[in-house]
Amino acid sequence: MEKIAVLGAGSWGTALAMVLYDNGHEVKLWTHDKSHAEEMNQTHQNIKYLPNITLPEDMHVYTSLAEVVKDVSAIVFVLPTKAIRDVCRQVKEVLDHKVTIIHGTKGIEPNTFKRVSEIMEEELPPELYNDIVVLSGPSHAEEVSEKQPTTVTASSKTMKDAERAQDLFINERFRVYTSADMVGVELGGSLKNIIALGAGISDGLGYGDNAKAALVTRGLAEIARLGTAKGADPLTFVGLSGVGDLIVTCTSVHSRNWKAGNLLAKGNKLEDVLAEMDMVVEGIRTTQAAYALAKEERIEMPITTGLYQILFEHANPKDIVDQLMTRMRKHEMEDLSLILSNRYTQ
Ligand SMILES: NC(=O)C1=CN([C@@H]2O[C@H](COP(=O)(O)OP(=O)(O)OC[C@H]3O[C@@H](n4cnc5c(N)ncnc54)[C@H](OP(=O)(O)O)[C@@H]3O)[C@@H](O)[C@H]2O)C=CC1
Ligand SMILES: O=C(CO)COP(=O)(O)O
Repeated sequence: MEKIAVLGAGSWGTALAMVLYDNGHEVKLWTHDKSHAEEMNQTHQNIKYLPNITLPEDMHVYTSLAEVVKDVSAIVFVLPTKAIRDVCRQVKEVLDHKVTIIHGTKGIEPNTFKRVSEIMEEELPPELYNDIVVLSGPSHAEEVSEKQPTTVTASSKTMKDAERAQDLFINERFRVYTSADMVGVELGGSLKNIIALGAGISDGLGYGDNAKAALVTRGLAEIARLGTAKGADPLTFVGLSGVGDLIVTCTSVHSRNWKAGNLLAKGNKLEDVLAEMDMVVEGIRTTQAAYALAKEERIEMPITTGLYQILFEHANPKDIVDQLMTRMRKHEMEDLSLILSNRYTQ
């Protein structure tokens, strides 16, 4: 049994805290919101983010980072990408010993194009952690918290730490695989949110299963194109953190990215959609990041480009579908040597 801090009391942080608790660990949950912590400590429920479950009475919710990281052997960051840099800086001020860092965040930072583990490496001094592990895969919090069968992948630069995260989280309802391809696992988990926004738009426009299957498959092609250019193993994208997460996020009623896309297709403005969701929709900022990164790397990402035009240039979603369907004719399978040479353009 270990003492573990989980930073972030949103839906995924709470669900992962429950997995660790069920595995016999002492779990300390942290939120920056005092009233949310008080409510959770009094009611033993996370009414705002995960109302379907009751939390154990001995799982305390903290608002002091110094208290929550005291004596822990691992810290699990489960925050929106935009909060990672700032919370790492705060952790650096109060952490006085070496821990295992694990994160469950899916996003890329706009402007820097950094993956979450890269942001962490920038902000946390190496003497404070053994390694950074990403946990990613098809895993909606609502189902994990109800102990429905779920599979994810743990990946780090050194397999030893991925295996340590596997040990901490694995149980008969939450199966954890390991992968040595951290770039692929982080990029797959982040970029699939763009395609999930697209799937929500497609459904919102009244298009059917054919269109959704096309989005998932061609979405996977462009995710792999950018991912391999950034050093990922192309095979990772046919795994849990690639096609697995694409399937779940593009088809599940639980997906915030799908919901946001669906509301956009029905004519709602982006700011109204985000206000209505009241939960993080990572795909929006990731679209911004991936669009700019693809331009810089000269990688063709037509779906991401279309999404960018809908989100940030007020393009009509129906026109974007026409744009995608009438692109220049091409072969389905791309020349892998061109992908690997990092310079695929039409
Ligand atoms: N939900 C899911 O099923 C899954 C989510 N993920 C990923 O996990 C990450 C977190 O998502 P999720 O838990 O769903 O998000 P939620 O929107 O449910 O919760 C986000 C939490 O982060 C807090 N937060 C927001 N901004 C800050 C900040 N600047 N400093 C400190 N805390 C902050 C929020 O607090 P407040 O209430 O004050 O806003 C809230 O407690 C995302 O990257 C997501 O893609 C991955 C797998 C599954
Ligand atoms: O990543 C997720 C499931 O694996 C959650 O996706 P959403 O953020 O779209 O809900």
